[in-house]
Amino acid sequence: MVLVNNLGSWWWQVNNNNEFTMAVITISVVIIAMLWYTLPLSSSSQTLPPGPRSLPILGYLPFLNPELHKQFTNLAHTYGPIFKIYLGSKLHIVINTPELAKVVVRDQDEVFSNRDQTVAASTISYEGRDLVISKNNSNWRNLRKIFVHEVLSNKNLEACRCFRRDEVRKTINNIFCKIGTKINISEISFLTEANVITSMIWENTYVKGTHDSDFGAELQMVSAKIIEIFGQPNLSDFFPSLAWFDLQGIKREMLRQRNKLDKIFTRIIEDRSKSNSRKSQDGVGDNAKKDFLQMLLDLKDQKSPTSLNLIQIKNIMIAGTETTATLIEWTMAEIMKNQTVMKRIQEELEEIVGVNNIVEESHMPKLRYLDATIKETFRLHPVIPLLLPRSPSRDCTVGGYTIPKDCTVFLNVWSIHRDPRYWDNPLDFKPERFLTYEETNKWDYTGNNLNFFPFGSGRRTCAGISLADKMQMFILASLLHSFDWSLPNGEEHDLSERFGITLKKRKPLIAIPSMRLSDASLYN
Ligand code: HEM
Repeated sequence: MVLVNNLGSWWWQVNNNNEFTMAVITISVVIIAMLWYTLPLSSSSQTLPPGPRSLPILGYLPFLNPELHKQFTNLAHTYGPIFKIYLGSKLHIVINTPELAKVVVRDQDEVFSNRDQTVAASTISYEGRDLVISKNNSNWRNLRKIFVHEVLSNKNLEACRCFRRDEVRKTINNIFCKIGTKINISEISFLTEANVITSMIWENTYVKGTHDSDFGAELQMVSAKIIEIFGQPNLSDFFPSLAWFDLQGIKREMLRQRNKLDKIFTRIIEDRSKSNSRKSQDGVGDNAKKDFLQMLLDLKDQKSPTSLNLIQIKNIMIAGTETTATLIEWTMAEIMKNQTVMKRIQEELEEIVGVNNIVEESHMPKLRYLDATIKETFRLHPVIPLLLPRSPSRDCTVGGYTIPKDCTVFLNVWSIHRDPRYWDNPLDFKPERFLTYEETNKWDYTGNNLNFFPFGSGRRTCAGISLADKMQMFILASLLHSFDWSLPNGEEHDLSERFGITLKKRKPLIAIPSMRLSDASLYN
């Protein structure tokens, strides 16, 4: 009975708005379970890591908890730093210590640099043809090279500095117009980041001049939905023989969102192509600053065998926006709760930026306490708590156990970042710990130190770190320099989490800004 209840509650989490689907799933599972008992069991798991007992067919599915990162941490306490669980017929391996993470992302990086190709991931990436989901092959290597070394090269990032400045100033001005009212921090951060990336892809003024619609808002809705679908447990992945039925409708929904994204981007490309032909007729354009989209179109014109195409650009947008917005929301929530941290950051801003000035990117390297605060937030609230799952390209060994080809491997960063073996008083929010260590240059986002790797590590590490680092510092410094922030009357500080592919705040952070600088012209 307990089992039936658990099963029911998990399915309810999976798809709480479709009772018909649940009925179909229930019937299918019962039929398969009956068939299972008529088949002989195989016993080839001798060298696999230990793990909790599983049910035939269903594996550990009925016992899954919606807060998977915490459940995995508890299971590690029982079964050790590496354990296995079966979800349906699919084997999952969970790694919970820096020592074993090192074996995966550094010692055997090449073997573990395929992504897990779930149905949702394959659908949004046109069968793994994008930079984020692709397998480790020559196409992915070329794409990554273009993205990291051309699109996000220091030179190009420098050339796009004005886009970032314009967008952050717009956000500050926007908040200034709403002083004393409730602001949704995640929403404004998402829009700022989305506008920065979209400005870098297609110059914002140009888009605004051409369309009445607001691409940022449209993108926000579609991106949030895609991330949500991406993180949903999908029976099609756990029972590949049922995938054809798409019982939860996850593939259908992902296709719908993919089409919406296509429409937004097709409009942008068409507008740009028209503008290019106008510019060449007028004899302008050759010396113009190149944004992402222009680079993309140039590469297409060169008929390069591997180029950043629309698939790449769309998925890069999704990878960059929701993550940055989530980090900013967590950081603001922690700072508002810890008033001494808030005070220290604002003192630092007064010293480095001044009260008769606005924040510029050039101030960022000197804002060491803010940087430490962001790192401490990443430690306690890693935005992607289990990273993006990897899948080994051949059988290999980790911690003395066999890890079979094509299984799913999770790296539980959330658990490592809170492990008392590596962190003193791990549950305390203490940015100072990153100040001390940073003097020895020990903490950064490169993933070299596997006690702290919120952006992943190895060859599949986040490809957007340079932009993410700049933007999160710049947005937060500007928000905290320009305004004081308080919770609405009667609201309590709340840091509870909602697990998904990104670890969100359960309750969105709503905060009220008040003016901090006496000169109103500093808000323009
Ligand atoms: C707070 C901000 C961000 C966080 C926490 C974050 C985190 C991550 C993580 C954990 C991964 C997987 C790493 C692994 O498997 O080892 C990843 C991959 C990726 N991220 Fe980010 N990211 C952020 C911002 C961005 C931005 C701004 C962009 C681009 C504009 C971006 C583009 C990508 C891409 C393209 C990949 C796939 C790389 C590959 O598979 O080769 N990310 N990110």
